[in-house]
Amino acid sequence: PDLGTEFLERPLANPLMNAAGVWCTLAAQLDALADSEAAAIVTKSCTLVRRDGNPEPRYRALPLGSINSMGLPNEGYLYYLDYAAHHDYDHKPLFVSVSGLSLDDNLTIVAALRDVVLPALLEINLSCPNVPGKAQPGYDFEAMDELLAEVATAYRRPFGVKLPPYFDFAHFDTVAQILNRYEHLAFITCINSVGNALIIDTGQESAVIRPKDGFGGLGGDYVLPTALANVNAFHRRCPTKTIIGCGGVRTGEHVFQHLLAGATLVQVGTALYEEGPGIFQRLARELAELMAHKGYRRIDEFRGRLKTL
Ligand SMILES: CC(C)(C)CCc1c(C(=O)O)[nH]c(=O)[nH]c1=O
Repeated sequence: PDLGTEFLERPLANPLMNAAGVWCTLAAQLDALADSEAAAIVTKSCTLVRRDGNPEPRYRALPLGSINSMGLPNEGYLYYLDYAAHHDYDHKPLFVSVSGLSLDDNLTIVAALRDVVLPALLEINLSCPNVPGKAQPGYDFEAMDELLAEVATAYRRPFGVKLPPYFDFAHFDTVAQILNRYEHLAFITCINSVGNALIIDTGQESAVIRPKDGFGGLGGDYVLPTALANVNAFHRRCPTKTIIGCGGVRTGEHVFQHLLAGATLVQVGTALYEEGPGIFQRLARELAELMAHKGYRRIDEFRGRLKTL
């Protein structure tokens, strides 16, 4: 079978890439992804200035996934613009994820990315901090609309957003209605980690990560059904946008399910954190094996064709 696909009219060897935040904070990690079977790569969400992030332990692997409260540790946006300036775009696309600590920071970073005029793709992290005391822009629809209006005006080129998970049809409808109003908004990445879960170690009678009293974003097997629902919900509601699936991908079957639900590309987070960049070879092999078993030669024979009963 042929795992080839297309993203924003650009051919890609396969639909696989990393999720922002995983194996992509330092140049050496990004180089390892560039040298892997991943067909595209994205940077750790960046802020205006370098950040150490939260005190450890801030990530914990679990039997069914992971929990994290990293706190946006990153090298600052200029580091990633420099990486983007040296990246070989003929080899594979590079996305720059942006998570400014304020609307102004986001606009400064976005304007800088616009002005360096590189083929890098912008993924705005809508789980970025909002005004203290207010929900993340992903859950504050007025703030989301304002941020997107400012970014669209400043950037004037195709960009995308990373969405948190939604659990209510009214929210799917409202968010899709906002996103559909931005012509330059070309892709939607669903989902970010499922926010503020709490994992308890029964023996220690304790939380397992230090920041935020143990509250953190949930990833891995726990979140696959929610990720698939969000991919399909926005695939149905935003026919002119390209959907990137993220959440719960650990096997080729999970990649297949994200594609069936309507994803064009599929990002890998927790499983990449645990297995390393070699995972992309395994996922490509397992996807090809599943496609062969089902008699599919190309991804476009089944992508977005999830049946209902
Ligand atoms: C949660 C924030 C720190 C505000 C954004 C960065 C981020 C982090 C993080 O850096 O803690 N972890 C995630 O699972 N998703 C994210 O979007």
